[in-house]
Amino acid sequence: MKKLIVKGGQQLHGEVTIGGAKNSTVALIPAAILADSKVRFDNVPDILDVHNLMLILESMNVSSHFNRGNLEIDPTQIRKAPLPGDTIRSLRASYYFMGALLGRFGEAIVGFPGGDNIGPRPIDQHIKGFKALGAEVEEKDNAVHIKAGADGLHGAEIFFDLVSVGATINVLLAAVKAKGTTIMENAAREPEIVDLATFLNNMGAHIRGAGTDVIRVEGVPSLKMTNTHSIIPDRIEAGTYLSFAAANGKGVLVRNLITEHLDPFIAKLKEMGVTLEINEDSIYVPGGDKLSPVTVKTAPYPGFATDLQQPITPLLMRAQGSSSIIDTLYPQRVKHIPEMQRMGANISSKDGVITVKRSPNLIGQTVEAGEIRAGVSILGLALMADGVTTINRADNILRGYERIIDKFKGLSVDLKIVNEAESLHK
Ligand SMILES: CC(=O)N[C@H]1[C@@H](OP(=O)(O)OP(=O)(O)OC[C@H]2O[C@@H](n3ccc(=O)[nH]c3=O)[C@H](O)[C@@H]2O)O[C@H](CO)[C@@H](O)[C@@H]1O
Ligand SMILES: C=C(OP(=O)(O)O)C(=O)O
Repeated sequence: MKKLIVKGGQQLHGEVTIGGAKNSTVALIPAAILADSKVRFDNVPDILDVHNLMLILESMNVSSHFNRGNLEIDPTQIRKAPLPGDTIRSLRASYYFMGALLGRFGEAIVGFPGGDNIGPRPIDQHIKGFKALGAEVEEKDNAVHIKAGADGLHGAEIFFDLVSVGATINVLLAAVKAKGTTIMENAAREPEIVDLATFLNNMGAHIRGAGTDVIRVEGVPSLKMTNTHSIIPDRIEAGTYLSFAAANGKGVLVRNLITEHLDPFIAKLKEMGVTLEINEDSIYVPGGDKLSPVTVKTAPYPGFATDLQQPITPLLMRAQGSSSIIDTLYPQRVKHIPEMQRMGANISSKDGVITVKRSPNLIGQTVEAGEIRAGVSILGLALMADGVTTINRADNILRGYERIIDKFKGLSVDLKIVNEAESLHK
């Protein structure tokens, strides 16, 4: 486990370039095993989740090479093999191997996934989808065992009981090579789902409606890649830097983003009074605005992303008054609150509502990154505090934020990552 050492009183100034989207990448890598050819991606973020997914591929004799944002995967020699339990538990998206293996072999045994500890994260909708496609599903020995019938998977109509990114992607992965037509209703509409469908369609899949709540898939027998898939920018990483720039910046340019993907977040910043100079694929934040409090309510895309409810917190602490956050997706996503309280922040949570007030007297402490977004929002706060903050369990941040030392250096901020043996990392 690594620690992040953050010196307080550092304002952000400079430029940062956003990397590829974690939540696209972690679906695209499992999806690669559906191909009957090598697969290439660029704009791949250098995050822990990617390295762990590569380990899972290796366990199935799928070789992969990652170099400076380019990832090549060769699934042509894949064999069925038990997946490494510890690695499966190190991230959420390992559950995409359920859909991908089912699509490839007609069967999958995948341990229960890990990922951010943000409250209950059931997978009943994934299982409902697999069953609708004709698979038998059994949960035993801490794993989900899924097996198609003798004639393979067949298309089906599935109405999801709730909007789930994971279930939409997992069922899509299973359906893409199933016989016949699958129609998913009440599907999630996140840009990462569109990115995955674009990748699969470019390999010969027949998916229509990704980005709407009805996705229609005509199964195809084979998928082959002829070009390189470029992964969309990470809207959550972008929103995080925008929030920190507005809270504690004096001129920050955030490059390589798709502003449309950030619409609900940008709307909230504008409502607070943040000045933003929005260009085609970058946003400049001058900083130093007088800010009003707001109410944030998370919702599936195109609503305000739950993954940005914590990163916006340092900004809310700069507003003149009391803001509220209601996380409708993960009401228990509050791991940052006790840590921030210990730093002197005016934040509390009661009956599903997080209250964030102006917090001018922040002090560096030893705190813990309980999960990725909790951790990064504490990092944002630590930069605004007096003294040094040590963030333990910083690996949780590195699951989804790439090259943070370099990226913050480009913003005139000095961070250090120290491992348990106290040696410097990067
Ligand atoms: C790897 C990845 O892309 N992770 C994202 C994905 O997680 P993940 O795919 O796990 O999140 P879902 O969209 O599935 O979850 C949305 C809501 O549905 C519930 N639910 C989900 C599935 C199910 O079978 N049953 C059920 O009840 C969940 O508990 C949650 O309340 O979307 C979340 C919501 O935008 C984000 O916070 C995560 O960053
Ligand atoms: C919840 C998140 O990730 P995961 O689903 O991978 O745990 C996140 O990225 O904020």
